[in-house]
Amino acid sequence: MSVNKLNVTPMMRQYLDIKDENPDCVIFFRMGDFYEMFFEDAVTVSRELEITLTGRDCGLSERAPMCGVPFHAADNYVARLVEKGFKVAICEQLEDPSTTKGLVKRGVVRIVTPGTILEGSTIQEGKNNYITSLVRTEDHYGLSLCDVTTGEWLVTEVSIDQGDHKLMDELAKFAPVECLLDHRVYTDTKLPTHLKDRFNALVEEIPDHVLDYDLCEKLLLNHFHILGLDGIGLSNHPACVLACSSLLNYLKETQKNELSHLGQITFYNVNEFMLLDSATRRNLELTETLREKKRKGSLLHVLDHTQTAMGARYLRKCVEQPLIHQEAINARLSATEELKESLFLRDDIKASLSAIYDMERLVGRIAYGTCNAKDLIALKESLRVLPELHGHLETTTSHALRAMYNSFDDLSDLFERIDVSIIDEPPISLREGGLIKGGYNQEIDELRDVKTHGTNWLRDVETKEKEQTGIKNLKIKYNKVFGYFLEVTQSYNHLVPDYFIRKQTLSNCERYITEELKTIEEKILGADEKLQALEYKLFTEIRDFIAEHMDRLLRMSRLVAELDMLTSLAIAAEVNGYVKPLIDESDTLNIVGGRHPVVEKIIGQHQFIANDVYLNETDHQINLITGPNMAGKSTFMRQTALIVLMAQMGSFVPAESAHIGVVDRIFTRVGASDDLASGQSTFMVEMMEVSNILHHATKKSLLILDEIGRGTSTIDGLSIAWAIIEHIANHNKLGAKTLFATHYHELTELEKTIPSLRNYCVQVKEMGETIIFLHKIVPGSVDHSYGIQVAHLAGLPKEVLDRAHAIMAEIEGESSRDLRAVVETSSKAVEEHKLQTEQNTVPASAHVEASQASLTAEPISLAQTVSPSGQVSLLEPAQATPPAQMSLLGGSDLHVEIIDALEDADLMNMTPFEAMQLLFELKNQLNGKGSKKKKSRR
Ligand SMILES: Nc1ncnc2c1ncn2[C@@H]1O[C@H](COP(=O)(O)OP(=O)(O)OP(=O)(O)O)[C@@H](O)[C@H]1O
Repeated sequence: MSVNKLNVTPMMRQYLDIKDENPDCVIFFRMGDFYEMFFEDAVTVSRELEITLTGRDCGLSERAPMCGVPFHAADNYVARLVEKGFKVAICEQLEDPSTTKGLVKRGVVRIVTPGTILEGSTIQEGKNNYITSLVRTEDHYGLSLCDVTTGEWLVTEVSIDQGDHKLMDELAKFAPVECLLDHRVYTDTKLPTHLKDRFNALVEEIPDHVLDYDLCEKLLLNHFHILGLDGIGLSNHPACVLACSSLLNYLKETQKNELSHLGQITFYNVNEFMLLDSATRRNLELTETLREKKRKGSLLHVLDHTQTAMGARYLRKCVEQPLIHQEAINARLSATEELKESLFLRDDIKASLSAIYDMERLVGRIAYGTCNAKDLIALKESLRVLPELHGHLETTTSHALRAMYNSFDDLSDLFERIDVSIIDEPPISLREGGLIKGGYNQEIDELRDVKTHGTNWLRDVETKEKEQTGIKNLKIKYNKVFGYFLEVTQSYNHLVPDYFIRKQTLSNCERYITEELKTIEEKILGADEKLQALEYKLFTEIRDFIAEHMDRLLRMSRLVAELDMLTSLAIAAEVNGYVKPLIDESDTLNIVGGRHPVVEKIIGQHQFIANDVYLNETDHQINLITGPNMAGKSTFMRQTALIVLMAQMGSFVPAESAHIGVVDRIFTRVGASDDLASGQSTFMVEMMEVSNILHHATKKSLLILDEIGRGTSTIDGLSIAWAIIEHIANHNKLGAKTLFATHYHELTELEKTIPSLRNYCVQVKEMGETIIFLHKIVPGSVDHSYGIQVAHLAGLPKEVLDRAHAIMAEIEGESSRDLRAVVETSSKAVEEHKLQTEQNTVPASAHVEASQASLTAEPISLAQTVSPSGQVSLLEPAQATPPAQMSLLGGSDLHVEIIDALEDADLMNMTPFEAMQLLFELKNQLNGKGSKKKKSRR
């Protein structure tokens, strides 16, 4: 609706002017106790937030569409709009309407965007909320990131030569919610689409005039009160100056605030951390699961035993940014070890940490001036714990913990200041008063005294004056014009003393005041108002005093976060049975008894089959892994990457031992993913990822390549996989340590020609048509993928499976696979099993030559399929494990034991009773009862 401003009411013109200045924002226009939205904004907001759309006379023939929300509940509405991708401008009344004649002055006090919102559901406790600015100069990208809720402000630069991939990898680390891009990046690259698709980020273009270098430099110098860029370490980084300044400019414009808590920029070098490309982060499920995007099921979830929100955020950063310097990694590992070994120290620290609130975000609110008295009390309670925490660190010996002890600042002066001034349970609203402790300020005490004792004082004065003057009917009275006064009837006028000051003469009496009464009156009248104003003033003084110590507070918040992160790693190591890895600069990767940290939690540690891996640059550079589908190849490769990553973030690892030569990058190419949005097929994405790997991997990298080439024809795929292996092999070029899983069994021949390649396979036990997944990686190769058996477990229709077997038999010329016979015998076995359960006896025909992989219509449990010679059911049909869990059962040592027992048993020569006894014993073992023979896993 286009509106002619000339014809509208003055207030509506004011609204339209503000809207013109902020065309991309929804305007929350303050009117009394409501924020109102008008015209298109009203229509949008009523639709998005499902609130009633009404109208308001605006001077035009049509009423202006209008909707509104109460101001005290506005935060929630604002947060919901921001979550939906809107920017909201908060427009306040800048004058008191009760004392203003005419139109009240209004102005935008803050613009709330995804990257600048301070409260609401988008702000997650354990996650930073980053806004980023990205600019491009001739040779570098400058990338600046800020979390305004915590005051963290980072900057780095990425050389243009390193390519856009590197930039994307860096962005993936932080998953920004709002991105400011300079003109070139905004219009000439795919980055805006990528940022929207990948992170659901709000993407905006930085106006060109903001990027004038001189202005940028000046803005930073002014903000930091410094004379040269040396002061913030940016003198030789023009791209960083532009990125930081454009970000600061945007924050100043939107926040209209001092931003004093953004008091420090941290420059970091992208090459100081392990490089993880975005595909690898997703594939390894570092912070969320691949499919459901849930935190549960990720590495972070397993490691997170933090007590504070700051610690949780710090831990996430460590998972996102593993280290690559041996000394730094070992420093963290030693601290983790000390906390793991000393149960009392760990428990004491944990108990203290649990009493600490999110100091970083409290400090952010204090700096913004949006905190209330409860926030100050939360801060005080956190500060109360610091000396105790300091004490716990006193006896520590590891370098990192000692450094914390030595640089500890228990901030007792700040604690004292809040403790003496603010009551322990203050009201939420500052305007209510009642925040300041008694004894802190004399005037406040007197005002409160007045409120409680005012009437008594008046009575005392009245009594005193009566006695002194002898005027028996003297009274103290009150009216709005004169306030408090002494009233004396005409008959006593002759007794009125000199210090009585006449105010009014009435027909039968005179009214007076005295100096004393005036003083009391001043105190009594407006005591409430004065009290509230004074309390508010004192509160802001205390808040500002705390804000002046922002640097100290933020430094201690980060120390607490780091301590919490280390304690969390120690707890994770203890509860999950992790060991300390040996980290050095060697070319070795030697993991003994490695486990997948997440899968073992899901299926139970005793069910998980541990595996070894050995890689080096010379004779074990590439491990080529073959094995059936569902055997555990991907799990094994992922666990290797995760163990390396955990070690380099300073965590203990799920293994019996681990020797890790520092890895500079981990690349994974696992599973199928496509990028249909940008018009790329699954195979195209796969090849692009591989291309990135081959271009950027180094000798010190770890490559996890799962089924390269499967997205195209067999011959093309095989040829590509072959060539890639040759390229990676160190005698040829790259030399990166590599785990390469494949179903192309032809590739195992490469062991003969590539000296650094070794064949490994995942063990399965094959019993007739039955396969048992043992999940054990051993030297050697297999030439069979058992795909059809896995398809059967997945419940493919019988006709399809029959046909697949027939085709395979035809291709392989294997007429021996008589499918029908298999089906018939297995069906017969199932029937007999039912019978035998009913009769509670085992007929001799239980020893039929039936295949386990009975292609019955219902998929069957592995636990049912353990006889070498025939199908012997150990579980009641109702207890049978659903297909999805079969592999979990399949590989445990218990099952191997059972299979061995059955293989050893001479079933054919047993009496039915003996067979029955054996079966029951095995059944009990499977159910976890009477498993006397059960051994520990390793
Ligand atoms: N070491 C292990 N111990 C116990 N269970 C395991 C182990 N490894 C894998 N599994 C189980 O087997 C399932 C299949 O594993 P995985 O996906 O790694 O197989 P795969 O060989 O990569 O299969 P495909 O070739 O079909 O991709 C996993 O979901 C897991 O539950």
